[in-house]
Amino acid sequence: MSQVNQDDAKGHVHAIYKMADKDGQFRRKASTFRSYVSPDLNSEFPAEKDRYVLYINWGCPWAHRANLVRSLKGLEDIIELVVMDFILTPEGWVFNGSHGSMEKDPLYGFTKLSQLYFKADPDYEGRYTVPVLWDKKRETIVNNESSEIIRMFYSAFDHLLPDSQREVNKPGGGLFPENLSKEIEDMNEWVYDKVNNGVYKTGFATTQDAYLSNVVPLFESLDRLEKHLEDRGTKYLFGDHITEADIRLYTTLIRFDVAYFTIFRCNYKMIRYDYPRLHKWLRVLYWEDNGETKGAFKKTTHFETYKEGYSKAMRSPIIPYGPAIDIMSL
Ligand SMILES: N[C@@H](CCC(=O)N[C@@H](CS)C(=O)NCC(=O)O)C(=O)O
Repeated sequence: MSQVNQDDAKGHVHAIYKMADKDGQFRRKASTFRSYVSPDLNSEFPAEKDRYVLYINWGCPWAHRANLVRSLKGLEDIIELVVMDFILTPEGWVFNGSHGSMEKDPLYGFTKLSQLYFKADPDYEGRYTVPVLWDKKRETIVNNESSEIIRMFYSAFDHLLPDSQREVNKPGGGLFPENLSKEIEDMNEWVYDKVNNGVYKTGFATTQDAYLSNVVPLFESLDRLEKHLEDRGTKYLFGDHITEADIRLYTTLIRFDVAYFTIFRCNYKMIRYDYPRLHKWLRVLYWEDNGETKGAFKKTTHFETYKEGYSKAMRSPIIPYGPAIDIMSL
């Protein structure tokens, strides 16, 4: 079912699809559930096998981050994954058996993600976003902020993993090494605002001014990332090993040429033709299957959902035909 059919009889847009504020700017709201899973078994949310469930859909880049780190860290047998449909309905994300979604929520038989939010907090008033990390024991949402969920996944469950997969034993110091933490945090800040969220602010803008005030900084930031790779000459953003910075940039850039370029009007340049270093970096992450990538980038990438998901999010019944190739070979 397409969202364009879901306006009311007078053609009013349903509240859930109203992304931009009155001034035409899209402002993402802060996440609400902000607890942490901890390796400390006496904590409120101790890291245990079969206790936590990650709710996602294949389209969302924030959910993709969490799913990617779950695979990269080898947590597939420890944290359960529940996939929902990637088409946003007036009632939010739903379970319906389509687009990789389960028929129903496997825990409670729910049909909507909102029901899980209300189970966690009957007075909940925010948006019903993915990803959600659910605790089966306390029957509540631990956290619905992807940047925090991924950090828990880096090391909170390490005592349940083989030695070689633990962060302390990684040659480069792991996904968020102490010696790089400042540089990674600095990059996170502008990449989040101008790139990860910048594509959304560009796509969901409803005035020319709002659009231009986001699309220009987006491409300036891509230029800056290209220059960063050129200056460093490294395989990944911060050296020979994958870090959080690579993970956070990947889920946006893998959607760029395929979806954001056309659907979000981020069409000043394309990654594949205009950013040789970023293009190489992206293909290395996607195609290389070795001890570093663990094949996790390709495995968690679902190109077939991006064009359709973003077209529907923009309330268009048309799914763009191209590009002919989702990602070029290495
Ligand atoms: N800050 C959140 C953002 C998550 C988010 O906005 N997810 C989108 C999908 S890409 C969503 O669920 N939107 C539903 C809605 O806003 O109604 C995070 O990074 O986890």
